[in-house]
Amino acid sequence: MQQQCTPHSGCSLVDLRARTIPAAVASRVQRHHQHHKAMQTACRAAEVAARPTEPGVDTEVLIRRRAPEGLPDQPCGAMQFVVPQSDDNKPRNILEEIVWWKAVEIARMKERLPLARLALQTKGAQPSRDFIGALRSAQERVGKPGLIAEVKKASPSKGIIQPDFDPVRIAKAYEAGGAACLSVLTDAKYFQGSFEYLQQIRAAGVGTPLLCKEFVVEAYQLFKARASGADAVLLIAAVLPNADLAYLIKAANKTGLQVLLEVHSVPELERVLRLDMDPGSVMLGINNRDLQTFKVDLQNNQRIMDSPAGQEVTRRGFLMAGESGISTPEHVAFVAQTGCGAILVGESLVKEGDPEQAVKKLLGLA
Ligand SMILES: O=C(O)c1ccccc1NCC(=O)[C@H](O)[C@H](O)COP(=O)(O)O
Repeated sequence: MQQQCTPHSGCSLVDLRARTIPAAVASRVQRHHQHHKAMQTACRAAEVAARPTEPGVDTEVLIRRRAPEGLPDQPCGAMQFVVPQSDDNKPRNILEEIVWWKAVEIARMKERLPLARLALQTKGAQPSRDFIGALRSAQERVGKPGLIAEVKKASPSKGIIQPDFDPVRIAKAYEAGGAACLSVLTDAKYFQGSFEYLQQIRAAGVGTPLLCKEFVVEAYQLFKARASGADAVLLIAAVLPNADLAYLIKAANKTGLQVLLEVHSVPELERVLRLDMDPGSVMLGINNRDLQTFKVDLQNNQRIMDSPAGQEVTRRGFLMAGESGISTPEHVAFVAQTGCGAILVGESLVKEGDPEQAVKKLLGLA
Protein backbone atom coordinates (compact mmCIF):
# COMPACT_ATOMS: atom_id res chain seq x y z
CA MET A 1 0.00 0.00 0.00
CA GLN A 2 1.31 3.45 -0.82
CA GLN A 3 0.06 6.51 0.96
CA GLN A 4 0.69 10.03 -0.32
CA CYS A 5 1.59 12.68 2.27
CA THR A 6 -0.98 15.43 2.60
CA PRO A 7 0.84 18.28 0.83
CA HIS A 8 2.08 21.00 3.17
CA SER A 9 4.30 23.10 0.96
CA GLY A 10 4.74 21.25 -2.25
CA CYS A 11 6.26 18.20 -0.57
CA SER A 12 5.19 14.93 -2.15
CA LEU A 13 7.30 12.18 -0.63
CA VAL A 14 5.61 8.80 -0.68
CA ASP A 15 4.91 6.87 2.53
CA LEU A 16 6.98 3.70 2.34
CA ARG A 17 6.15 2.36 5.80
CA ALA A 18 4.14 -0.57 4.44
CA ARG A 19 7.06 -1.83 2.29
CA THR A 20 10.15 -3.81 3.22
CA ILE A 21 12.94 -1.21 3.04
CA PRO A 22 16.50 -0.89 4.40
CA ALA A 23 16.78 0.51 7.96
CA ALA A 24 18.65 3.66 6.85
CA VAL A 25 15.94 4.52 4.34
CA ALA A 26 13.22 3.69 6.88
CA SER A 27 14.77 6.02 9.45
CA ARG A 28 15.06 8.80 6.83
CA VAL A 29 11.43 8.32 5.92
CA GLN A 30 10.47 8.34 9.60
CA ARG A 31 12.40 11.59 10.12
CA HIS A 32 10.63 13.01 7.10
CA HIS A 33 7.26 12.10 8.56
CA GLN A 34 8.09 13.68 11.91
CA HIS A 35 9.18 16.82 10.12
CA HIS A 36 6.17 16.61 7.84
CA LYS A 37 3.79 16.34 10.80
CA ALA A 38 5.42 19.39 12.39
CA MET A 39 5.02 21.33 9.17
CA GLN A 40 1.38 20.25 8.92
CA THR A 41 0.83 21.44 12.48
CA ALA A 42 2.47 24.77 11.64
CA CYS A 43 0.37 25.04 8.47
CA ARG A 44 -2.81 24.20 10.39
CA ALA A 45 -1.94 26.84 12.99
CA ALA A 46 -1.35 29.36 10.20
CA GLU A 47 -4.72 28.47 8.70
CA VAL A 48 -6.42 28.98 12.06
CA ALA A 49 -4.74 32.37 12.46
CA ALA A 50 -5.67 33.40 8.93
CA ARG A 51 -9.29 32.20 9.19
CA PRO A 52 -11.89 34.97 9.02
CA THR A 53 -13.54 35.23 12.42
CA GLU A 54 -17.14 35.82 13.40
CA PRO A 55 -17.73 39.33 14.71
CA GLY A 56 -16.69 39.53 18.35
CA VAL A 57 -15.01 36.12 18.33
CA ASP A 58 -11.24 35.66 18.40
CA THR A 59 -10.49 39.13 17.11
CA GLU A 60 -7.23 40.95 17.88
CA VAL A 61 -4.75 38.14 17.30
CA LEU A 62 -1.90 40.48 16.48
CA ILE A 63 0.37 38.19 14.57
CA ARG A 64 0.20 35.80 11.64
CA ARG A 65 1.27 32.27 12.50
CA ARG A 66 3.13 31.42 9.31
CA ALA A 67 6.57 29.85 9.00
CA PRO A 68 9.35 32.30 8.08
CA GLU A 69 10.34 32.57 4.49
CA GLY A 70 13.84 33.45 5.65
CA LEU A 71 14.73 29.83 5.01
CA PRO A 72 14.09 29.41 1.28
CA ASP A 73 15.14 25.74 1.39
CA GLN A 74 13.55 23.78 4.19
CA PRO A 75 14.94 20.27 4.71
CA CYS A 76 12.16 17.81 4.02
CA GLY A 77 13.72 14.34 4.19
CA ALA A 78 15.28 13.57 0.85
CA MET A 79 13.22 16.36 -0.76
CA GLN A 80 13.43 20.15 -0.50
CA PHE A 81 10.67 22.64 -0.86
CA VAL A 82 10.78 26.37 -1.40
CA VAL A 83 8.56 28.96 0.17
CA PRO A 84 7.94 31.71 -2.39
CA GLN A 85 9.34 35.13 -1.53
CA SER A 86 7.08 38.17 -1.32
CA ASP A 87 6.92 41.36 0.70
CA ASP A 88 3.88 40.13 2.56
CA ASN A 89 5.93 37.11 3.56
CA LYS A 90 8.13 39.18 5.87
CA PRO A 91 7.39 39.41 9.61
CA ARG A 92 5.60 42.63 10.51
CA ASN A 93 6.93 42.83 14.06
CA ILE A 94 9.35 41.11 16.39
CA LEU A 95 6.69 38.87 17.93
CA GLU A 96 5.70 37.62 14.50
CA GLU A 97 9.36 36.98 13.64
CA ILE A 98 9.93 35.07 16.88
CA VAL A 99 6.81 32.94 16.42
CA TRP A 100 7.56 32.11 12.78
CA TRP A 101 10.98 30.91 13.84
CA LYS A 102 9.36 28.74 16.54
CA ALA A 103 7.77 26.50 13.90
CA VAL A 104 11.23 25.68 12.56
CA GLU A 105 12.75 25.34 16.02
CA ILE A 106 10.02 22.97 17.25
CA ALA A 107 10.32 20.81 14.12
CA ARG A 108 14.04 20.45 14.87
CA MET A 109 13.40 19.70 18.55
CA LYS A 110 10.97 16.97 17.55
CA GLU A 111 13.54 15.42 15.25
CA ARG A 112 15.95 15.17 18.18
CA LEU A 113 13.32 14.13 20.74
CA PRO A 114 9.93 12.92 19.52
CA LEU A 115 6.88 13.86 21.59
CA ALA A 116 6.31 10.33 22.87
CA ARG A 117 9.78 10.22 24.45
CA LEU A 118 9.48 13.77 25.78
CA ALA A 119 6.11 12.95 27.35
CA LEU A 120 7.79 10.07 29.21
CA GLN A 121 10.34 12.52 30.61
CA THR A 122 7.57 14.62 32.16
CA LYS A 123 6.52 11.59 34.21
CA GLY A 124 9.93 11.60 35.89
CA ALA A 125 9.95 15.39 36.46
CA GLN A 126 9.99 16.84 39.96
CA PRO A 127 6.47 17.62 41.22
CA SER A 128 5.08 21.00 40.27
CA ARG A 129 4.62 23.77 42.82
CA ASP A 130 1.86 26.33 43.26
CA PHE A 131 3.08 29.34 41.25
CA ILE A 132 -0.07 31.44 41.67
CA GLY A 133 -0.38 30.49 45.35
CA ALA A 134 3.22 31.62 46.02
CA LEU A 135 2.49 35.04 44.53
CA ARG A 136 -0.72 35.44 46.51
CA SER A 137 0.95 34.50 49.81
CA ALA A 138 3.85 36.88 49.15
CA GLN A 139 1.36 39.67 48.49
CA GLU A 140 -0.49 38.92 51.73
CA ARG A 141 2.75 38.64 53.71
CA VAL A 142 4.52 41.75 52.43
CA GLY A 143 1.56 43.91 51.43
CA LYS A 144 3.10 44.46 47.98
CA PRO A 145 2.63 42.68 44.66
CA GLY A 146 4.28 39.25 44.58
CA LEU A 147 7.47 39.50 42.52
CA ILE A 148 8.22 37.27 39.54
CA ALA A 149 11.91 38.02 38.95
CA GLU A 150 13.13 37.21 35.47
CA VAL A 151 16.34 35.36 34.60
CA LYS A 152 17.04 37.19 31.33
CA LYS A 153 20.38 37.45 29.57
CA ALA A 154 19.39 39.39 26.46
CA SER A 155 16.37 40.77 24.63
CA PRO A 156 15.49 41.93 21.14
CA SER A 157 15.05 45.50 22.42
CA LYS A 158 18.27 45.77 24.49
CA GLY A 159 20.67 43.13 23.14
CA ILE A 160 22.88 41.67 25.90
CA ILE A 161 21.62 42.90 29.28
CA GLN A 162 23.95 40.90 31.55
CA PRO A 163 27.24 39.72 29.98
CA ASP A 164 28.29 37.98 33.23
CA PHE A 165 25.27 35.69 33.11
CA ASP A 166 25.07 32.75 35.51
CA PRO A 167 21.41 31.65 35.67
CA VAL A 168 21.77 29.67 38.91
CA ARG A 169 23.62 32.45 40.73
CA ILE A 170 21.02 34.98 39.62
CA ALA A 171 18.10 32.70 40.56
CA LYS A 172 19.51 32.08 44.05
CA ALA A 173 20.09 35.80 44.54
CA TYR A 174 16.52 36.63 43.47
CA GLU A 175 15.18 34.06 45.91
CA ALA A 176 17.35 35.35 48.76
CA GLY A 177 16.20 38.90 48.00
CA GLY A 178 12.51 38.00 48.41
CA ALA A 179 11.18 37.12 44.94
CA ALA A 180 8.07 34.93 45.24
CA CYS A 181 8.57 33.26 41.86
CA LEU A 182 11.07 33.28 39.01
CA SER A 183 10.62 33.58 35.26
CA VAL A 184 13.22 31.84 33.10
CA LEU A 185 13.55 32.78 29.46
CA THR A 186 14.01 29.66 27.36
CA ASP A 187 14.06 31.19 23.87
CA ALA A 188 17.58 30.77 22.51
CA LYS A 189 17.65 32.88 19.33
CA TYR A 190 16.22 36.18 20.54
CA PHE A 191 16.80 36.08 24.33
CA GLN A 192 19.81 33.75 24.65
CA GLY A 193 17.75 31.61 27.01
CA SER A 194 17.59 27.85 27.40
CA PHE A 195 15.41 25.07 28.78
CA GLU A 196 18.60 23.88 30.46
CA TYR A 197 18.54 26.96 32.68
CA LEU A 198 15.22 25.77 34.10
CA GLN A 199 16.74 22.35 34.81
CA GLN A 200 19.88 23.83 36.37
CA ILE A 201 17.94 26.21 38.60
CA ARG A 202 15.61 23.46 39.76
CA ALA A 203 18.50 21.01 40.30
CA ALA A 204 20.35 23.65 42.37
CA GLY A 205 17.53 23.51 44.92
CA VAL A 206 15.91 26.88 44.24
CA GLY A 207 12.53 26.56 46.00
CA THR A 208 10.55 29.39 44.39
CA PRO A 209 8.19 28.22 41.63
CA LEU A 210 9.42 28.69 38.06
CA LEU A 211 7.70 30.15 35.01
CA CYS A 212 8.87 28.90 31.62
CA LYS A 213 9.04 32.12 29.59
CA GLU A 214 8.59 30.76 26.09
CA PHE A 215 6.66 31.67 22.96
CA VAL A 216 4.31 28.72 23.07
CA VAL A 217 2.51 27.69 19.90
CA GLU A 218 2.31 23.93 20.44
CA ALA A 219 1.70 21.44 23.24
CA TYR A 220 5.18 20.01 22.61
CA GLN A 221 6.65 23.07 24.33
CA LEU A 222 4.46 22.48 27.39
CA PHE A 223 5.89 18.99 27.81
CA LYS A 224 9.37 20.41 27.35
CA ALA A 225 8.68 23.03 30.06
CA ARG A 226 7.35 20.45 32.54
CA ALA A 227 10.14 17.98 31.80
CA SER A 228 12.62 20.81 32.50
CA GLY A 229 11.12 21.48 35.94
CA ALA A 230 8.80 24.45 35.24
CA ASP A 231 5.70 24.99 37.39
CA ALA A 232 3.97 27.46 35.07
CA VAL A 233 4.10 28.55 31.47
CA LEU A 234 3.44 31.78 29.58
CA LEU A 235 0.73 31.94 26.91
CA ILE A 236 0.46 35.12 24.83
CA ALA A 237 -2.96 36.26 23.62
CA ALA A 238 -1.39 38.25 20.76
CA VAL A 239 -0.06 34.97 19.38
CA LEU A 240 -2.90 32.55 20.05
CA PRO A 241 -6.58 32.68 19.11
CA ASN A 242 -9.06 31.56 21.78
CA ALA A 243 -9.47 28.09 20.29
CA ASP A 244 -5.72 27.48 20.70
CA LEU A 245 -5.67 29.12 24.13
CA ALA A 246 -8.48 26.88 25.37
CA TYR A 247 -6.60 23.81 24.17
CA LEU A 248 -3.20 24.89 25.48
CA ILE A 249 -4.56 25.94 28.90
CA LYS A 250 -6.19 22.55 29.26
CA ALA A 251 -3.05 20.75 28.08
CA ALA A 252 -0.84 22.83 30.40
CA ASN A 253 -3.02 22.19 33.45
CA LYS A 254 -3.16 18.45 32.65
CA THR A 255 0.64 18.40 32.37
CA GLY A 256 0.87 20.01 35.82
CA LEU A 257 1.59 23.57 34.70
CA GLN A 258 -0.27 26.70 35.77
CA VAL A 259 -0.65 29.43 33.16
CA LEU A 260 0.28 33.10 32.99
CA LEU A 261 -1.93 34.39 30.18
CA GLU A 262 -0.57 37.65 28.82
CA VAL A 263 -2.48 40.47 27.12
CA HIS A 264 -1.37 43.82 25.71
CA SER A 265 -4.68 45.63 25.31
CA VAL A 266 -8.31 45.90 26.40
CA PRO A 267 -9.67 44.04 23.31
CA GLU A 268 -7.28 41.15 24.03
CA LEU A 269 -8.39 41.05 27.65
CA GLU A 270 -12.07 41.13 26.62
CA ARG A 271 -11.39 38.22 24.27
CA VAL A 272 -9.56 36.00 26.74
CA LEU A 273 -12.22 36.61 29.38
CA ARG A 274 -14.59 34.70 27.11
CA LEU A 275 -12.56 31.57 27.90
CA ASP A 276 -13.64 29.24 30.65
CA MET A 277 -10.71 29.65 33.09
CA ASP A 278 -10.08 28.81 36.72
CA PRO A 279 -8.31 31.51 38.80
CA GLY A 280 -6.63 28.69 40.73
CA SER A 281 -4.68 27.53 37.69
CA VAL A 282 -4.65 30.56 35.36
CA MET A 283 -3.45 34.06 36.17
CA LEU A 284 -3.39 37.03 33.83
CA GLY A 285 -0.67 39.50 32.95
CA ILE A 286 -0.56 42.89 31.24
CA ASN A 287 2.58 43.34 29.16
CA ASN A 288 3.20 47.08 28.96
CA ARG A 289 5.84 46.81 26.21
CA ASP A 290 4.66 47.84 22.74
CA LEU A 291 5.91 45.14 20.43
CA GLN A 292 6.23 47.45 17.42
CA THR A 293 8.23 50.19 19.11
CA PHE A 294 9.49 48.35 22.25
CA LYS A 295 8.41 51.40 24.25
CA VAL A 296 7.11 50.68 27.73
CA ASP A 297 4.08 52.59 29.02
CA LEU A 298 2.85 51.81 32.53
CA GLN A 299 -0.26 53.93 31.84
CA ASN A 300 -1.33 50.98 29.69
CA ASN A 301 -1.62 49.00 32.94
CA GLN A 302 -3.92 51.65 34.39
CA ARG A 303 -6.05 51.87 31.21
CA ILE A 304 -6.58 48.12 31.08
CA MET A 305 -7.32 47.69 34.79
CA ASP A 306 -9.75 50.66 34.73
CA SER A 307 -11.71 49.19 31.79
CA PRO A 308 -14.83 47.08 32.39
CA ALA A 309 -12.79 44.02 31.40
CA GLY A 310 -10.14 44.95 34.00
CA GLN A 311 -12.84 45.18 36.64
CA GLU A 312 -14.19 41.80 35.59
CA VAL A 313 -10.73 40.33 36.22
CA THR A 314 -10.89 41.48 39.83
CA ARG A 315 -14.53 40.42 40.24
CA ARG A 316 -13.78 36.91 38.97
CA GLY A 317 -10.82 36.59 41.34
CA PHE A 318 -7.97 36.34 38.84
CA LEU A 319 -4.52 37.36 39.99
CA MET A 320 -3.15 40.00 37.60
CA ALA A 321 0.53 40.77 36.98
CA GLY A 322 1.94 44.02 35.60
CA GLU A 323 4.84 43.26 33.27
CA SER A 324 7.80 45.10 31.66
CA GLY A 325 9.62 48.34 32.34
CA ILE A 326 9.24 48.21 36.14
CA SER A 327 12.42 49.52 37.76
CA THR A 328 11.63 51.55 40.89
CA PRO A 329 9.57 51.18 44.10
CA GLU A 330 7.36 53.97 42.69
CA HIS A 331 6.63 51.86 39.61
CA VAL A 332 5.75 48.94 41.90
CA ALA A 333 3.38 51.14 43.90
CA PHE A 334 1.82 52.50 40.71
CA VAL A 335 1.17 49.05 39.26
CA ALA A 336 -0.17 47.84 42.63
CA GLN A 337 -2.72 50.66 42.85
CA THR A 338 -4.08 49.72 39.40
CA GLY A 339 -5.17 46.42 40.99
CA CYS A 340 -2.27 44.09 40.14
CA GLY A 341 -1.29 41.57 42.81
CA ALA A 342 1.92 40.58 41.02
CA ILE A 343 4.71 42.12 38.96
CA LEU A 344 7.10 40.60 36.43
CA VAL A 345 10.50 42.30 36.32
CA GLY A 346 13.55 41.40 34.26
CA GLU A 347 15.99 43.97 32.95
CA SER A 348 16.17 46.36 35.92
CA LEU A 349 17.11 43.45 38.25
CA VAL A 350 19.29 41.32 36.03
CA LYS A 351 21.54 44.14 34.89
CA GLU A 352 22.59 44.84 38.50
CA GLY A 353 25.83 43.27 39.80
CA ASP A 354 24.02 42.31 43.04
CA PRO A 355 20.59 40.98 42.07
CA GLU A 356 19.69 40.15 45.69
CA GLN A 357 20.09 43.79 46.72
CA ALA A 358 18.29 44.90 43.55
CA VAL A 359 15.23 42.82 44.53
CA LYS A 360 15.27 44.16 48.09
CA LYS A 361 15.56 47.74 46.82
CA LEU A 362 12.73 47.30 44.34
CA LEU A 363 10.44 45.85 47.02
CA GLY A 364 11.48 48.56 49.50
CA LEU A 365 13.05 45.96 51.84
CA ALA A 366 16.64 47.29 51.75
O1 LIG B 1 12.06 42.28 26.33
C1 LIG B 1 11.90 42.47 25.12
O2 LIG B 1 12.62 43.22 24.45
C2 LIG B 1 10.81 41.76 24.37
C3 LIG B 1 10.67 41.94 23.01
C4 LIG B 1 9.70 41.27 22.31
C5 LIG B 1 8.84 40.39 22.94
C6 LIG B 1 8.97 40.21 24.32
C7 LIG B 1 9.93 40.88 25.02
N1 LIG B 1 10.09 40.68 26.37
C8 LIG B 1 9.46 39.64 27.09
C9 LIG B 1 8.94 40.09 28.38
O3 LIG B 1 7.78 39.86 28.61
C10 LIG B 1 9.84 40.74 29.37
O4 LIG B 1 11.03 40.01 29.42
C11 LIG B 1 9.25 40.83 30.77
O5 LIG B 1 8.01 41.44 30.77
C12 LIG B 1 10.21 41.63 31.67
O6 LIG B 1 10.36 42.92 31.12
P1 LIG B 1 11.52 43.90 31.62
O7 LIG B 1 11.40 44.05 33.12
O8 LIG B 1 11.28 45.19 30.91
O9 LIG B 1 12.81 43.25 31.25
